[in-house]
Amino acid sequence: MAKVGVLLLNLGGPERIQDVGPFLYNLFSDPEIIRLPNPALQKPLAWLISSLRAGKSQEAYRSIGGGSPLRRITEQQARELQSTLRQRGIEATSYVAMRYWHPFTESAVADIKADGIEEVVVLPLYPHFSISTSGSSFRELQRLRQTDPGFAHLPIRCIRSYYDDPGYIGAMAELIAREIQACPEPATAHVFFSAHGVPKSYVEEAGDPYQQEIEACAQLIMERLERDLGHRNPFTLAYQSRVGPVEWLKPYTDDALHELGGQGVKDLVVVPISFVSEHIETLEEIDIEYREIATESGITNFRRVPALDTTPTFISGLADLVQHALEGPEVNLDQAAALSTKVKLYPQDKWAWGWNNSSEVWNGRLAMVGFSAFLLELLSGRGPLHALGLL
Ligand SMILES: C=CC1=C(C)c2cc3[nH]c(cc4nc(cc5[nH]c(cc1n2)c(C)c5CCC(=O)O)C(CCC(=O)O)=C4C)c(C)c3C=C
Ligand SMILES: [Fe+2]
Ligand SMILES: [Fe+2]
Repeated sequence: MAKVGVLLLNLGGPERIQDVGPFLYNLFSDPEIIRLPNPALQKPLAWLISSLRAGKSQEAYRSIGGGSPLRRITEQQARELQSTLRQRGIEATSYVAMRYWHPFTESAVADIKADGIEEVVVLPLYPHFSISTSGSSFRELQRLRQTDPGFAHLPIRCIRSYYDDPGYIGAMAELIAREIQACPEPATAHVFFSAHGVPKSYVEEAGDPYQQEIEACAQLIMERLERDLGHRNPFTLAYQSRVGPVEWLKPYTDDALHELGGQGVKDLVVVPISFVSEHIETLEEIDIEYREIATESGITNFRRVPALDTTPTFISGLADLVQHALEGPEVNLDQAAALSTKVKLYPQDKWAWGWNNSSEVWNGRLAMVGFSAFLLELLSGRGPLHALGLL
């Protein structure tokens, strides 16, 4: 049997406070995170946004102990998946490839080559596909395959997403059911799915299937819970972690919490749906920020469902996915990253008057030119704003 490498993809997180700035710079340097018409602006903008955000972000990481637990948890998941596969007679070794912090994707690929791995299964630790998460990691792997013949020749089987996989749905339902049953009146407890958001344009203009996969996943979990518990609980789906001035998927988690509190909901079972590990968005944003908003809104029983981490049913579901991938055909990175309905945004085909896509693109371009001139003036200390005494 060939030596199998299972490559687990995740985002990565700063382990120490001093890592926060460089981690944010890496994140905002990614064109899949900030989609710009002009690639030359990516790095200056990444520098500016990461510098502006670092303080707020550091404060959040301080409140959860000074760093992200994501690497530790992901490495535990990798070890447990490897031992489950070996118990099933599959000689697999697992590797962790983070997108924006250590261990970086390059170093996982170097380990795969050094260990003489003969075929690779790529498994994102994102159950739902998004251009900004799995899509970005697939692209990074594609770049490495194009530049490294030693990696390019390995057969590869990519798992695109598994939001509807019975193993994953079952593991989620199991953890949610525990919290529902701990409520004083389990049948009426309100299930609140909070998914990481993405800008609305990802879905509506770039064809990101993320929202559709999140919605389908929430429905499947609710159906599974109904079967397991014998009652159908009310539920809400909302989107958290918005960054920047553009519109993101709605409803926003904070607005939805205010609304439910206003409707008199008292028992809320909060499910971090797009994450499979505890990290800053669960430990700080949900446990601290959203809990406070919920309490102020009159929700007296705020119960957060833990992230899957190394829950045995989740790990065995991941092992099933790897096993099925090995039994199936090769799935390359292009196939895994493909979008079914890609809408062309840049460049616009022809100019049109009015408040439309075309005008928005030109507004964006002019704003970027103005912004770059401002940045240049800030850095050089010379320019029209200085001449007018405004800087
Ligand atoms: C499904 C998961 C995630 C999606 C979708 C996603 C999109 C997305 N994220 C940002 C901006 C930030 N993300 C940050 C951290 C972070 N995000 C995810 C997951 C998804 N992101 C994870 C697992 C983490 C790491 C958390 C950790 O423990 O360190 C951050 C840094 C934290 C902060 O300052 O809030 C930013 C910024 C964008 C812009 C985006 C979609 C375009
Ligand atoms: Fe994020
Ligand atoms: Fe956040």
